[in-house]
Amino acid sequence: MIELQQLTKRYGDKLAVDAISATIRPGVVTGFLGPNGAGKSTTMRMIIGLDRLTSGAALVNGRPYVEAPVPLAEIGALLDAKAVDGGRSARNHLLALGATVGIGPRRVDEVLASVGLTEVAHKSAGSFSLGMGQRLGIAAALLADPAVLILDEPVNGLDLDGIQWIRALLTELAQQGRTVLLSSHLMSEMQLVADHLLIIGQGRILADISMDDFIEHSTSGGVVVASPDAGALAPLLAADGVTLTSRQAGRFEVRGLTADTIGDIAAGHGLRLHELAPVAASLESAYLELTRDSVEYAAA
Ligand SMILES: Nc1ncnc2c1ncn2[C@@H]1O[C@H](COP(=O)(O)OP(=O)(O)OP(=O)(O)O)[C@@H](O)[C@H]1O
Repeated sequence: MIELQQLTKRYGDKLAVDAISATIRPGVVTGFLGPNGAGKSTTMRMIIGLDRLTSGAALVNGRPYVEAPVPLAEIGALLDAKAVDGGRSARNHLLALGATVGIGPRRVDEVLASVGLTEVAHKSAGSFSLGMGQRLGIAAALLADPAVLILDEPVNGLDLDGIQWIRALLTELAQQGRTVLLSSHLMSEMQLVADHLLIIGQGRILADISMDDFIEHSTSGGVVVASPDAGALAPLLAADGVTLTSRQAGRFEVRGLTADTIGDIAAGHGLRLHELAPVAASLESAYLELTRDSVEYAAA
């Protein structure tokens, strides 16, 4: 379990993380989302003691990570996959890491196999592709069998096979009762793997909610309407809080009204409907709706 208590980080004038409090629970995958510069990496770095916190606390299994007797066994972290000594082979990199906590070749080879790097175990890590580097970073995170995993953009650079592999791995790690905190900007991927969401914007928590509740309560889903009488129907639907968008003549998407209401209005005026289809909200649409006002860096 990870507990953030009024966790704060200031860089000069910039309040990067602004008194965040949250509990990241075991047994589920928690997705950590937020626009660029929201403070995700800074929060993760503070949890694992790479950044000094300005105030508040970040507790891992009840105490600050830096006080853990065997840090590697407390949290497995993948923050920057390039942070390996490129001159060493993948196996030697893991052996050196394991040696600090009494882990030997057997466990190293086991972990190399589990991430699919056995065949290249003796190649220098510096020659690895982005995806292979990610796999090695994940191997390092898993090495000491930690109960807490923190992974910053773990699918970065992975091919489809790698993405599917990591999806299954994260689900399995959570099912084993571990705490899994995962950041990614890939919403479709996050929707498939995360059970819970912690969303931040400009250093503050915007939502701490289960994936199902977040999508279910989002009003970002719409209703697609196709009608030969669209010109007459559209003005009848106009009201406060209702938006209509149309990219094609005779077809538009309505937000803010249910399909039932639209159908009733059309029927009440004798207008024909050729299609009336609710479109479920996705994590992407719900997320965009929530973070619209807290995007710091937006293209003009
Ligand atoms: N070492 C630093 N010195 C000064 N400012 C920093 C430093 N590291 C981060 N920041 C600032 O703190 C804020 C939060 O940055 P952070 O990298 O944590 O965001 P993020 O949510 O991880 O973003 P991204 O999705 O782009 O990786 C940003 O405004 C960033 O510019």
